[in-house]
Amino acid sequence: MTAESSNPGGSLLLAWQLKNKHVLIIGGGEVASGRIESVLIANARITIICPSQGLHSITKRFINGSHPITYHDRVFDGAEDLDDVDMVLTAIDDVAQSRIIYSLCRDLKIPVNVADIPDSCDFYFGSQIRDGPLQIMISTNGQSPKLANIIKKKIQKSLPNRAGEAIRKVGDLRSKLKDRAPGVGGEVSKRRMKWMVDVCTSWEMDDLALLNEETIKRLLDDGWETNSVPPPDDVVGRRNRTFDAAPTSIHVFPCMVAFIAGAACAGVLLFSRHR
Ligand SMILES: C[C@@]1(CC(=O)O)C2=NC(=C\c3[nH]c(c(CCC(=O)O)c3CC(=O)O)Cc3[nH]c(c(CC(=O)O)c3CCC(=O)O)/C=C3\N/C(=C\2)[C@@H](CCC(=O)O)[C@]3(C)CC(=O)O)/[C@H]1CCC(=O)O
Ligand SMILES: NC(=O)c1ccc[n+]([C@@H]2O[C@H](COP(=O)([O-])OP(=O)(O)OC[C@H]3O[C@@H](n4cnc5c(N)ncnc54)[C@H](O)[C@@H]3O)[C@@H](O)[C@H]2O)c1
Repeated sequence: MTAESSNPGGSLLLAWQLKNKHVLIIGGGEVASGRIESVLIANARITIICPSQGLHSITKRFINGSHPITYHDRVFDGAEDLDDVDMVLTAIDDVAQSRIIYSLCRDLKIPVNVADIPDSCDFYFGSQIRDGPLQIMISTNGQSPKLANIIKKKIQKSLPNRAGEAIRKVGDLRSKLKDRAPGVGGEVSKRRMKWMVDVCTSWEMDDLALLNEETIKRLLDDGWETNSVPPPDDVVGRRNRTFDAAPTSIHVFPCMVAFIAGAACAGVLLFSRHR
């Protein structure tokens, strides 16, 4: 991409690491319940501040479940609620209060999202697709959240089967490879990266998804150690590979009947022409 072809007016897309960080969610309605789900997936610690009569049923379920959530049955109380907070998400039906929370967060340099006031957001949420470790976010940069949702459904339909599983297995393979050939940077990094690229580009995603502890070891022994990428048949076994993809007799039988019938018709046609 050249400087000329870049597209200004966008936002920075990142995969923000929230593990063990403290996220304050103000409000407990439907929008807040979506925020809680997104933040829990990222393994954050959560505090929710919202009067109990305003809690959505999904928010109640999160609060009553076994999640790392502290709940306060009250309204937001001011700057002291922001002590030791790494991120603030507000989803309340009170614009004046939202603006106050935003400016407190700005003063304290705490990143904040205010659900219905885009110009009071340090970052926006987006429409999300998740399949295990695979996450895809569609953002329209505040222009049309509904179109983001519609585009998400189209992307979902076009994703390869078992992509999440394949990614998880490749993650296992990468970490076993790093144990076997440790070190950061230099020749070992270069060789590791090249071999991983070769594995990912020469194996189908379905084959990668079939890897397990035993076959990962075989792939490293037969592939990494000899600087090659063996075909999936030699590692995960032809029987395993064809198990999912193989057409069943239910599918094969009608095809055979159709083929024989077609051949018989062609034969009859040719025979009658000759006469
Ligand atoms: C993607 C998603 C994620 C999520 O919230 O988790 C999300 N909004 C979703 C749905 C949705 N939100 C709204 C509608 C009604 C239809 C419509 O207005 O289009 C629908 C659709 C529906 O309900 O079906 C109303 C709305 N939204 C915002 C405003 C304020 C404004 O625009 O001024 C208003 C009131 C406008 C008004 O009063 O008229 C603002 C924001 N909403 C964003 C995200 C951020 C920009 C995202 C982007 O650029 O793509 C941003 C800027 C801030 C933020 O919230 O982070 C989620 C879809 C998840 C999914 O289904 O996959
Ligand atoms: N960004 C988006 O995608 C999006 C989509 C729809 C709606 N919205 C907006 O987001 C806001 C929340 O939506 P909702 O459907 O969850 O609303 P809701 O009315 O269901 O929930 C709002 C909650 O905030 C609580 N609340 C109000 N003032 C509070 C305070 N000072 N401290 C703590 N809690 C307080 C209320 O008790 C209530 O539980 C609304 O303003 C709505 O217009 C945004």
